[in-house]
Amino acid sequence: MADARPPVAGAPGGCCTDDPTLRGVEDLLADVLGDLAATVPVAVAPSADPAGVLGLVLAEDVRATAPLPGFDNAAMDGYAVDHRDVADATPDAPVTLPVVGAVAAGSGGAPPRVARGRAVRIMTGARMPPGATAVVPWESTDRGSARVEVHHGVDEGRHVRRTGEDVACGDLVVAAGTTLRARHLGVLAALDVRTVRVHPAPRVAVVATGSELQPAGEPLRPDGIRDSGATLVGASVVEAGGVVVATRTVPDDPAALEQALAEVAPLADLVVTTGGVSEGDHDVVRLTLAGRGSMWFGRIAMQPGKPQGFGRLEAGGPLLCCLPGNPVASFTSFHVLVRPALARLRGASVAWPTSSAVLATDLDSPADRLQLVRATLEHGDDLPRVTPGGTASHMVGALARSDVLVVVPVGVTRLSAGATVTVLRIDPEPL
Ligand SMILES: Nc1nc2c(c(=O)[nH]1)N[C@H]1C(S)=C(S)[C@@H](COP(=O)(O)OP(=O)(O)OC[C@H]3O[C@@H](n4cnc5c(N)ncnc54)[C@H](O)[C@@H]3O)O[C@H]1N2
Ligand code: MOO
Repeated sequence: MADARPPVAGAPGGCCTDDPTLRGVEDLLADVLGDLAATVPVAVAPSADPAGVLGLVLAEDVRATAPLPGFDNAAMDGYAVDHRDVADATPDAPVTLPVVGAVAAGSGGAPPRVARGRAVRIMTGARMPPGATAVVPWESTDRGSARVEVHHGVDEGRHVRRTGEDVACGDLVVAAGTTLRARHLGVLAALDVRTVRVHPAPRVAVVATGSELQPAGEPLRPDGIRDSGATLVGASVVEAGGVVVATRTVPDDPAALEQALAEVAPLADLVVTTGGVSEGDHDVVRLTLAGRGSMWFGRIAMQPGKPQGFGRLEAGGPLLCCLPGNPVASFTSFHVLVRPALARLRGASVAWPTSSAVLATDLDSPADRLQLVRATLEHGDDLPRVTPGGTASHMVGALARSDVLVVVPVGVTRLSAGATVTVLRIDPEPL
């Protein structure tokens, strides 16, 4: 299994905070991933349902049961010949051969034999006639019908695609652990692989909490807001390769939360809640779930995303990831903690997708927390240039204008313009 450590581990300043009340991000992530295993493989039909298979992780090696190409065939439109007959052909001294037949891709029947001194018209993809050792392309001939004048010789095997030169019988064509993309489905289709075993997409339920949250379209109360958190998290789940099986928005009411969890838990491998995990009088998730099962609630050394809760209400039940309510905090928490969990369930690498960039401006950071700074990215001379925004965790507008999160390790309080930094990619890898 790939490395589960966040990329900041071992960075200057380390991954641990001096504040004993703040838990290290790495420590919590290790616990989140602790007992998670990939979803139980199922058989799927890649050719029948390519859209449903794309992005899933293969659970078994697929080996070729036939060669590719399946038979020797022409790589060019032209004439199938015995190369020895045209060895001396030049534009000044062409070789003329009678054309004894024609063969095209899929034209059926046995291709006419190419005896010494004869040629057969052949189209790209057509089966090589017996006796032919090479193809002379149109461009090297007068394109004759009954007879052809060949102006250039060809070596043995020229413009012939050999049986098995791409894939030999028994070759490993797609390895277990591969995320299936179009290029993989292509070779599976070429080999007529009817079914493969994959890890099904993890099923995720999203439960947003907050008495202030109002559904789309409903007239807003003076202190009401729209539920952007459930959408942000639900869409992030899909981008991370999960499937959202249920979405609920509940008020800060323990009974409502209990009911929602009871409804969605049987449907899901993982439940993400938002809100209600910090210190407030109505922080319903923490107040209702703390102390139950293996649930842990506390504060981690991360900004945004300090208050968190993780665990299971009962053994065998779904993992609960209880993220803070501020939408940007739930989004960054998702990327740092939940996306790796989904990756583990998918059978994929849990490593954070990071790259390097050069800071366009100075950046300050608190010493005691890993900071994830919204930022925009543009082309640079060598590495991309990254311009940090801020970390205020209510700013969904600023989040929408951001491309990446700059990762500032614990212990680093200032990074100067021009410094090379790690950025966490928040958009999915293109499929
Ligand atoms: N005394 C303290 N107060 C707070 C602390 C703290 O350590 N001590 N931590 C702050 C931090 S940091 C965060 S983050 C928030 C997280 O609090 P909760 O998880 O309890 O979230 P709520 O209080 O429910 O909501 C916070 C904020 O986010 C808005 N919100 C919530 N859900 C949604 C949603 N689905 N869509 C849009 N907006 C949402 C909510 O209206 C609040 O404004 O706590 C700080 N407080
Ligand atoms: O950690 Mo909170 O997420 O700063 O706003």
